[in-house]
Amino acid sequence: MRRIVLKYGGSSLATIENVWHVAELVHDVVRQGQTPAVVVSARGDTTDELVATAERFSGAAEHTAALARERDQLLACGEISSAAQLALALRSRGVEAESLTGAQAGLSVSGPHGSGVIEEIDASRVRANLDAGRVAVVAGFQGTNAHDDVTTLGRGGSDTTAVALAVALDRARCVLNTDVDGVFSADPSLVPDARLFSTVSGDVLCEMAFGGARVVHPRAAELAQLFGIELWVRNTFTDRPGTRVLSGGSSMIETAPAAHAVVHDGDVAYLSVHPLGAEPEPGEAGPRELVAEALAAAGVPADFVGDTRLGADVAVGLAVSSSAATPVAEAVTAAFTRAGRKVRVDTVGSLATVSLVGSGLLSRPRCLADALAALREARVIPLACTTTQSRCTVLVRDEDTGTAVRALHDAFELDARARTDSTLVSAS
Ligand SMILES: Nc1ncnc2c1ncn2[C@@H]1O[C@H](COP(=O)(O)OP(=O)(O)O)[C@@H](O)[C@H]1O
Ligand SMILES: N[C@@H](CC(=O)OP(=O)(O)O)C(=O)O
Repeated sequence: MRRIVLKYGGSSLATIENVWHVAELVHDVVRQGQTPAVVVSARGDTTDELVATAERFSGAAEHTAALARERDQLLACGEISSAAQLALALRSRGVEAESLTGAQAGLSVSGPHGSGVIEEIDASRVRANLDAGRVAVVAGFQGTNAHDDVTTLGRGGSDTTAVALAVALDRARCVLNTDVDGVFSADPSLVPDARLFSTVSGDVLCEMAFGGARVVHPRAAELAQLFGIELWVRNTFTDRPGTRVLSGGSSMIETAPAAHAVVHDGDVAYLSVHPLGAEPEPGEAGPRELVAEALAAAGVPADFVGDTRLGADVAVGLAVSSSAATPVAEAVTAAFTRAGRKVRVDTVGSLATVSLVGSGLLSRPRCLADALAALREARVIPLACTTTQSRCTVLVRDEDTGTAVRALHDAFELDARARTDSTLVSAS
């Protein structure tokens, strides 16, 4: 029988009553004859509290490797505690269960502390538990690196643990249980009449996740797509079936509607990188390469990486998540210094990105024109914008986020329109 991985996010485990409720749900699955692997996040706001605790000792702007190591040791405790609590609740109900840290569950991770990536999973201990009819409760969001040090996977990373574990358990079915009914055409907390998708294609979900739709972590969406994992997103607190993520894209070539969803990321900073001093000689690294190198070294994805004019020595602008602003600014300065060049990096915070997710957006220039007109009518000033075939992203002031999301959702009729393309995204 195909195995099943159930993931419960922090919102599903916020109170002790919630932990008992999740134990009851897992017990139901066991009663139906399946022994699940269960991946848990830290309860409620625990990770935010642990981040704040770490900052009380080290300060938000300090980024030495040693501090990053200790911070990861601390943050990982949230998930470890959660796993132990759920295992205790299961055992009290008479369900055999063992909680496992990321290391005990065999997750090997590489990359910097705070943004590790899963190299491989030795799932033998998880398997041994499942084979013995014992629920394996795995602490999400963490693994150990080549030095046996705990490394976390980045905020929201428990989704990635769950999908990676599903891959390691011979492509188990993976169910992400959260506090909303599934994947919607926009964040339902901002757009109350957003449409619930009964199915969504994996490539649309990847774009939504990368654009900030918190409901699934971007790397989890990518992994599920890459390995063909059967992925579901559903509500811990209702019996509704949720959203099924379909691997592959649309079978409709030119008739599929262009826009599917509007997503936002409310935690963005814009960095302007100004090279100082002499222009680079031919054969020397210019500012674009040095910025790209710095982003790669910091392991940070960025939007709007671009400059204002043609030439070898231009100011480069880029948008990153607020928490990455200081490390990226430091990495840029270090890359310029190594190249024997001087630089000034200016940071503007309190920004957000709002993205229309769809298909053929670049080849249908009307989409960008309509999006910008909708923002103008809503009196939102776009600070920058960039378009690919699958995502049209606008940088706005943080306080304009809700207005911008609702304006685009309305303009592209994402709530009302009856869709016939059930292979792409379909209304339930
Ligand atoms: N397009 C979307 N569809 C569904 N939920 C979304 C979307 N965009 C943002 N969200 C938000 O994602 C939240 C769930 O993610 P998160 O808080 O990380 O849950 P968990 O604690 O289960 O990991 C929802 O409460 C919802 O507000
Ligand atoms: N607890 C971590 C990891 C995580 O995945 O959480 P959640 O599943 O609640 O989004 C965080 O808050 O980032």
